[in-house]
Amino acid sequence: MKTKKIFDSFNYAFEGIIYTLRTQRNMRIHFIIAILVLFFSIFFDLSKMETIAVFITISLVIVTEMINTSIEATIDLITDKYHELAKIAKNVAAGAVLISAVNSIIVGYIVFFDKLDKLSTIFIHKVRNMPMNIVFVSLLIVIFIAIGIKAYFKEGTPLRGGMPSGHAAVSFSIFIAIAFLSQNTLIITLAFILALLVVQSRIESGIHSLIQVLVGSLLGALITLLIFNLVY
Ligand SMILES: Nc1ncnc2c1ncn2[C@@H]1O[C@H](COP(=O)(O)OP(=O)(O)OP(=O)(O)O)[C@@H](O)[C@H]1O
Repeated sequence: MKTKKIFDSFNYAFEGIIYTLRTQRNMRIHFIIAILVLFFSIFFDLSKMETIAVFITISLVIVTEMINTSIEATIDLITDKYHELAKIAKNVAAGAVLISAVNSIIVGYIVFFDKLDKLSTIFIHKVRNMPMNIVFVSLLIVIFIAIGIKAYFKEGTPLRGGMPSGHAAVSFSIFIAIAFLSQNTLIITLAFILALLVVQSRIESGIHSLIQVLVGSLLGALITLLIFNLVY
């Protein structure tokens, strides 16, 4: 019962993210930039502190945009008439987004600019030393893209149903990561069986159709393959 409640809370939270993605053009822009920054951060020799700065900065922009959207909805619920306080509330929330966006440009400049010229030499070397980093970054990119496509198709709920299957995408992304990292046929086969079991259980329980899990599996596998091929 408690587990179901926690699951429901996550579902509502994802619905909030998807609602903002669907309705706010700025949120879509933030998401695309976040995916690109995460993807390209693989090729830069980011320190622990720089990685933390990038993650906090991305979160700050997305979170302020969501709070802005929430405040706009609350004001529109209270009044559709012109009101000085409504204007103040919306303008202040929009100001918060602007500050976080300017901050992201400053952080991006500080973290990435002087690394650009070193890009070619660190291209392969650096991620080899940080396989954990690629695994989690590629997993995050797969999750972002799966949520984005779900928002586009407007089917199911964020964690259940819809096109594509997020579980299939994540499990096949992990399968490819294990294949690259282990390079051991037995481990790869076992990981593949686990991924297939995840996919099969989504169909068996009626949450996803065959085509949704196929698209999810291909999406997760191909994106992860692409990222690993670029860095290995
Ligand atoms: N009820 C209102 N009373 C007074 N001014 C308002 C009211 N609603 C909106 N405004 C003004 O219009 C601006 C835009 O408000 P709106 O609700 O259209 O946000 P938006 O254009 O969707 O913003 P965003 O681009 O962040 O999504 C507000 O920042 C505010 O200055």
